[in-house]
Amino acid sequence: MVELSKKISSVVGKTNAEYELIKEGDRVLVGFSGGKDSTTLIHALNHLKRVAPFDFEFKAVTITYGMGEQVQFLSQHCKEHGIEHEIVDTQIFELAGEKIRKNSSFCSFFSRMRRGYLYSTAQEQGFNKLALGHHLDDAMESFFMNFLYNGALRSMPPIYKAENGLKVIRPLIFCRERQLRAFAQKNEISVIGDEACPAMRFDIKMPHAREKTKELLAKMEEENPQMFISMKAAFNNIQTSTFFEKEYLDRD
Ligand SMILES: Nc1ncnc2c1ncn2[C@@H]1O[C@H](COP(=O)(O)OP(=O)(O)OP(=O)(O)O)[C@@H](O)[C@H]1O
Repeated sequence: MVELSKKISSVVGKTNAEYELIKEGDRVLVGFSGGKDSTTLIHALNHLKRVAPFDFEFKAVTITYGMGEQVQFLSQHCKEHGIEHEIVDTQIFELAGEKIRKNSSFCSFFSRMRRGYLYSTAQEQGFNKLALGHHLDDAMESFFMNFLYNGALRSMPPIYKAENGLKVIRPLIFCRERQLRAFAQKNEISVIGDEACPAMRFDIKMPHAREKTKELLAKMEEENPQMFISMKAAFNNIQTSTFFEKEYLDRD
């Protein structure tokens, strides 16, 4: 039995209720990379299944890239915890080939391709929701990266509907990354780190935007330990008429 902190289970339970992420009768496919985030996610959902006053089912799925990854131990881990698991083998790595050498946004290429396989697996097998392991630090990093490097005010919602009608949900969106790291450490679960990212196999300079944003946020949080509380509140307090977009201005 793994030990899930009260904090994580309560945050996940509240997020689920507030945003109606998982409801009675849902069939949820969970993207399980074997990293600390999605490992926490499968255990948080397993816990929710035991305590929630509604029934739902979920299955973990791991997409491989065709790089000879050894992920059988993930099936073993799921089996030990009574979680259904499937490995979907793909040739994403080979497909990437030339395309990636010419294109610097190779991380997003892998992520897009992986997302495609997650969507099609969900659709083929009749799942109506896809759960991903993004957390609050991811949402804030994504916000700042878009703000500082891409000229957009956008982040990661707890739930959205993909083009194919599948609902994508993020049950850990209000958990801090350090809580997820602590969960994996405390339970001595061996997790796959960033080195498993196929992009690491290419001899190209890694994009530094995420790394830099992480550092920036860490420095800012040192100065202002309440920062994430304020940022989370700000995401619920969007005053659209105070920006430059004409459509939202109060002019009449
Ligand atoms: N190979 C994979 N197979 C299935 N799902 C995946 C895979 N890689 C990522 N995902 C899903 O997409 C989410 C976001 O992926 P990303 O690579 O940004 O993860 P991460 O922040 O490193 O998280 P993790 O610690 O779970 O790997 C993961 O939390 C997981 O739910």
